[in-house]
Amino acid sequence: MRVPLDLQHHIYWSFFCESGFCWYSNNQNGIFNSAPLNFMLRSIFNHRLQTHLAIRRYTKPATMSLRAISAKDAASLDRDLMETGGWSLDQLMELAGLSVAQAVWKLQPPNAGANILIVCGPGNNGDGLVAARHLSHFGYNPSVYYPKEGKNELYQRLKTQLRNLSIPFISTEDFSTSLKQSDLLVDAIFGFSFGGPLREPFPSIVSQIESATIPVLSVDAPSSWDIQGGPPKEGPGAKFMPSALISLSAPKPCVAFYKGRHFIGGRFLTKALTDKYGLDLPQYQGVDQVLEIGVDAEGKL
Ligand SMILES: NC(=O)C1=CN([C@@H]2O[C@H](COP(=O)(O)OP(=O)(O)OC[C@H]3O[C@@H](n4cnc5c(N)ncnc54)[C@H](O)[C@@H]3O)[C@@H](O)[C@H]2O)[C@H](O)CC1
Ligand SMILES: [K+]
Repeated sequence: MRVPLDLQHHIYWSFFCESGFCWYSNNQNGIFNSAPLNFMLRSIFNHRLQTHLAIRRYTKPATMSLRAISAKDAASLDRDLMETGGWSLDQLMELAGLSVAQAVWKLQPPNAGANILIVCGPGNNGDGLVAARHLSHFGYNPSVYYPKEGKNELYQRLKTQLRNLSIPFISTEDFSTSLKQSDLLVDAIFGFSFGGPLREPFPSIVSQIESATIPVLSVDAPSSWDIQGGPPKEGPGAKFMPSALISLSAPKPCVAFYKGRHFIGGRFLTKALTDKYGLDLPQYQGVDQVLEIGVDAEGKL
């Protein structure tokens, strides 16, 4: 019979603490010379404990398997949250943006490079605007490139908050220079509502990000990738592979084409919603709004 590792650990520990081993080693008049036994058992114990910990570390991502959610279901999930779940868009975006900022911290704390360039898109993938505010409070120097502004008044309020923190907005002329001077780029251009060929002004922006040498964290999906089908076959984005990706709520199917560090954020789903959409709730740790999970080239999470 194979004994589960956790149980083995427990058995070894019980052996030391309960079977008299401690008594042997402390007994001055003991029948046994406990030193060799002590050494032998300690070696076996340490070896098994190290193996046990190594296996736990190795298997950690695999135990956190999460299922992907289609673009249609992701939009429907957002509607559920807002129409029946009592959430406002501001609240969801706040937590999404906080997750993005925390992922940046996990990738690169400010002392490893504080100049963060955030490129925001016209939709709710403007979670980048919220992330910029948190990054400023976390001690980074964020700057924002926002080439096509969203119509929702919420974005104007977020812009006001950023201006009040003296966060610079980069002009199109300065984008390539700013890209070279930054330590990390956050790609918050498009999320799960992206579709079809890239329209202006984004082809040249995506091309520049694609060939950038700094690390890139993409929000929800690498911008220009089809949410289902992954990178475009040719043109801007065809070779885009960000070094990190943060999936919000749940990974999107295009993660099957992704290779790199992968985080999950957006800690606001209930069990009822995850059940409805056939998702798994990630086991976030403590107060974290983000969790790193594994991914391989086959999209196995
Ligand atoms: N529940 C959550 O996880 C939350 C996720 N959030 C984020 O919101 C986005 C989805 O937002 P949405 O506004 O629906 O869409 P996008 O940001 O993907 O962009 C739509 C925007 O893009 C334009 N567009 C679409 N295709 C193209 C194209 N081929 N060329 C140019 N422009 C294009 C379109 O016209 C729209 O203007 C999700 O991914 C998360 O990042 C929220 O924070 C809420 C919680
Ligand atoms: K993105």
